Amino acid sequence: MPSLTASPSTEGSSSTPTDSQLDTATIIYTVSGAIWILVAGSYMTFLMALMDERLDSTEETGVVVAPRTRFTARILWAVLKGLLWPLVLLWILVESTVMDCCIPVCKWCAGGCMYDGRCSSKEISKYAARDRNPIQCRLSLENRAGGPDCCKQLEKAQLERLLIDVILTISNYLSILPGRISSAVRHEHARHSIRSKPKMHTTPLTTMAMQYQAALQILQKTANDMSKRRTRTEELVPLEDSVGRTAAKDILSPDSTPPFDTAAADGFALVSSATINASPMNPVYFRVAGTITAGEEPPLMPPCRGPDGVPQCYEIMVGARFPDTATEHLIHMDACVWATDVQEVSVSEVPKADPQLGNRFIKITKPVTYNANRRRAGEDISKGDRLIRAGMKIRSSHLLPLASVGIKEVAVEPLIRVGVWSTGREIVRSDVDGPTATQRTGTRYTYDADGPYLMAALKEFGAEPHFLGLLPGDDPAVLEKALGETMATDKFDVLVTTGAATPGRSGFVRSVIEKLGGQVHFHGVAMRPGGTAMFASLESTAPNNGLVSFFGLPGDPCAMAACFRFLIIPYLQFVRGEKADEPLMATLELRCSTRQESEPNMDAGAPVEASMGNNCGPLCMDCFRHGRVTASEDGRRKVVRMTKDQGPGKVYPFTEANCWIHLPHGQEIVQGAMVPCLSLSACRDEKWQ
Ligand SMILES: Nc1nc2c(c(=O)[nH]1)N[C@H]1C(S)=C(S)[C@@H](COP(=O)(O)OP(=O)(O)OC[C@H]3O[C@@H](n4cnc5c(N)ncnc54)[C@H](O)[C@@H]3O)O[C@H]1N2
Ligand code: MOO
Repeated sequence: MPSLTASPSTEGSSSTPTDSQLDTATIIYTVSGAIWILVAGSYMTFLMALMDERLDSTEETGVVVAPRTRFTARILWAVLKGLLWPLVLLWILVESTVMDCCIPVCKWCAGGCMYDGRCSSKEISKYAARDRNPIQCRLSLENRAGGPDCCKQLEKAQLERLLIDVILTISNYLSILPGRISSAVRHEHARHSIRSKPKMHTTPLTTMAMQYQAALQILQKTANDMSKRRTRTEELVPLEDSVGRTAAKDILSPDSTPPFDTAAADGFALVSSATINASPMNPVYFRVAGTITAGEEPPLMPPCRGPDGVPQCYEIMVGARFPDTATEHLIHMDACVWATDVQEVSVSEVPKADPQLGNRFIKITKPVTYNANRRRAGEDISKGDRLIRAGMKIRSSHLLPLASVGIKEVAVEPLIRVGVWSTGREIVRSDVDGPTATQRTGTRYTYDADGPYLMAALKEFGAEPHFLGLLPGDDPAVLEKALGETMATDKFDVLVTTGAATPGRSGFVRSVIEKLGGQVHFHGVAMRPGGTAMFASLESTAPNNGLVSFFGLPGDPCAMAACFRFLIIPYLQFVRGEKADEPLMATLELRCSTRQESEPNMDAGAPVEASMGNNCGPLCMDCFRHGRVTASEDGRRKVVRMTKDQGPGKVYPFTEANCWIHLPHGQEIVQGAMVPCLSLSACRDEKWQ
């Protein structure tokens, strides 16, 4: 790169560069600088992309890499990558600082100018020493009255400097483009290679974990394939059972509501125009011709005035039908005046009233508005209005409009049927095992927490869960038999096991899937907890030959719950065509919540990661932490704290947590960071309590 500093000059005006010299120098400098940055930047980003490619390709193709080597390579690469750009930026900064300091005094002024605010004498002498040009800088120090010409030169120099900065910034950006493009191509390539990847029939001891986002992409693609192959059609369910289900088609109103004009208040139905001039000094009196209650067949409107000339009205109750207007009447009762806004009076007060014609009267002392307290037929819902859109999730509040127009059944999408097994020789469940539960295991038992959780959480989400039992004995043959039989029934869209997910001898789930001809899409995700999760597809052996998705989750309850929330739920949402949940952004407070508060050494800045025995942490994987969202002290913000004990096997924190915190990989856990929080159960109506 050309030097940004001034060339040495000698005393006198001859040493000041001319305008044309300046322009040429600037152009040469700018163009060569831009080319330099383009070439060097492209090369650097190309190298970065190449390295990423190498690291990712091992991941995507399932190449066996020792975890320690993989970890070290990732860390070294991350450090190197992190250092490169800051170093370049530092260098540019140093260069430009030098230029800022010296151009005004050395390059064009050649003797100093008014511009002396920027450089202290110390800086100038420092620079002078560095540039081996002491005479010039000393001169500039001594002669600070360069005059207007000198300052013009300076302004010009600064403009040129601005131009150079703009061009260099653009070329810098352009230099990153090839890297970006290469990375996009790489991702596309990765997606295709997933598709064409041959089935694996061996179980490597350790495979490189797939990044969480890449795992999500695979889930989405598989969900799309699965949706296309689904043959089940909509079901009709009773209205009350439709809550939580997805509407299979638009629901149009078969009727109007209200079906006829009704009163919105208890009061008196009357012709409002008769009250236009009503006032305390000029009250209007009405004879009450009768009473209409809700559900009653409405009478025809009586003549506007009785034979004695007194206007007539009806007492009417809320929800009752307005009197029908006989065809011969040009006017009709259009308003209902509140009972509390009128005064009942005796016949003696009403001028010319004939008591024989009825002796109940009201007095109105202010005009009644046209249509007051009158609900017009169909003003709420008209026949044919769309009440629910196809694909909408039906909620209890939707039942108000649906039931109001007489809908009793709703066509909904079939539920996703999920079969769940809990594996593990130590796992017991008295409701499944019966009293013999502990006979099998003696005192070395663990209650099944995963099975009940998955059943409840799946139901809460709106799937159709089936507990298929415990698979005791840690025996691959037992799982193989159970899976084989299930695949022949066409009863499930998704199957889940908990436990035995670890790659290796004790984690036999994967080998069983492969033995049955299943395709393992990923085994190992760069997420924590839940890093051992597996996702596969199995072809059903039932006549319709559908696809069944399979999740092998870790047995540790917290890890299993994270996998459910961040792998299974997104997958089910993809199948149902639903959007991912919107996270709540909250300010992270590093002091752990509740139990933790009493521990003084876990205050702000506590090494939350270290407490988990995590050798990598959020820098290389997506971390999911249970936590508690609350309002800040001033009530203006949401703050979130992690719950104590983030170990994958710990369950007590779930008594206190009300959310999952998602720390995407690469994000440091720092006090005050804004972090996305998601509900624990994926039930969108859940409140942050
Ligand atoms: N050599 C390796 N060991 C482990 C790895 C690894 O990568 N290499 N990963 C660790 C991680 S991370 C996890 S998480 C666990 C996952 O283990 P498994 O999925 O194989 O699960 P199990 O050994 O069957 O169980 C682990 C733990 O969870 C308890 N458990 C199991 N099922 C239930 C249940 N239904 N309800 C309650 N608790 C359950 C079980 O008793 C164990 O204590 O592997 C690490 N090891
Ligand atoms: O799969 Mo493990 O969850 O990371 O403890």
